[in-house]
Amino acid sequence: MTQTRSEFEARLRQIGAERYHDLHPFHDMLHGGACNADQVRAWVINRYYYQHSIPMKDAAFMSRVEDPALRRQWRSRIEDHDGTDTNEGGIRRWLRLAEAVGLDPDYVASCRGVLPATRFAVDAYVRFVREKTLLEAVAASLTELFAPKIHANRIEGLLKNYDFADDSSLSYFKNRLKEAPKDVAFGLAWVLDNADTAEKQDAAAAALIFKTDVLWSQLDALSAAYVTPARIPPGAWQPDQGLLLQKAS
Ligand SMILES: O=C(O)c1cc(C(=O)O)c2c(n1)C(=O)C(=O)c1cc(C(=O)O)[nH]c1-2
Repeated sequence: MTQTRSEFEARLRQIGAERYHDLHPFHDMLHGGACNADQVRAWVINRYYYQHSIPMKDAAFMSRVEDPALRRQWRSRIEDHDGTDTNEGGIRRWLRLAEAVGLDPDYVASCRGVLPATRFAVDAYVRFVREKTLLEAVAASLTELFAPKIHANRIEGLLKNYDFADDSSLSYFKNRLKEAPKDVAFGLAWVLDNADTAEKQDAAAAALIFKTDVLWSQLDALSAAYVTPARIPPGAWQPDQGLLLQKAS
């Protein structure tokens, strides 16, 4: 049976409450100050792959949209990450974080050393958005409903627990707190408007679950590789690689 708008919204929010990656133990370690420098670096390197793929995901989405009003609404997402003449953009801000934790930003931007499972998960998200319905693609982006809380916790936890954390290195997260609300408000309203049958509601809920899996599996991969007993897969970042110090010498 088709759920009412508010029932369906509650169903989507429940998915976040049960499955969002703020519940992953790696985030407790990271925000609580229990990560060593190499674990923070591994997180920065792997998460960069997500950041660099998000604008490609959004471009893939826009390439399929026929309604100019929807494209106009969506394109600021690409600008938020890639930047504009007046805004350096999220990708540059992320690379500032990389430098602050002692990584060579060129190494991070090369995406060498990204874990295979990170690539598989993130590429699956881009492919999902390219191939599924527009409704499923927008629904998948709704994990961002739950992101402001984790960004605020992260800013607080990193500032408290790590020397590298300051206004400059954490500017990525501060900016997302400003940028994300407009995206999620629009995305949520669009999904609630367009999921007007039980089948579409089920598909949108499944898309959101898929996306929580994309996020969760990245942290599983990170934990398996870099938290004791660490098993770094062949070809992935080794803690003596890609450091700023090496670049200087
Ligand atoms: O730090 C996080 O936990 C987190 C999660 C998510 C998310 O829920 O997908 C995004 C972001 N950050 C983020 O910064 C971001 O720009 C973003 C875009 C999207 C998306 O699916 O379009 N998710 C996220």
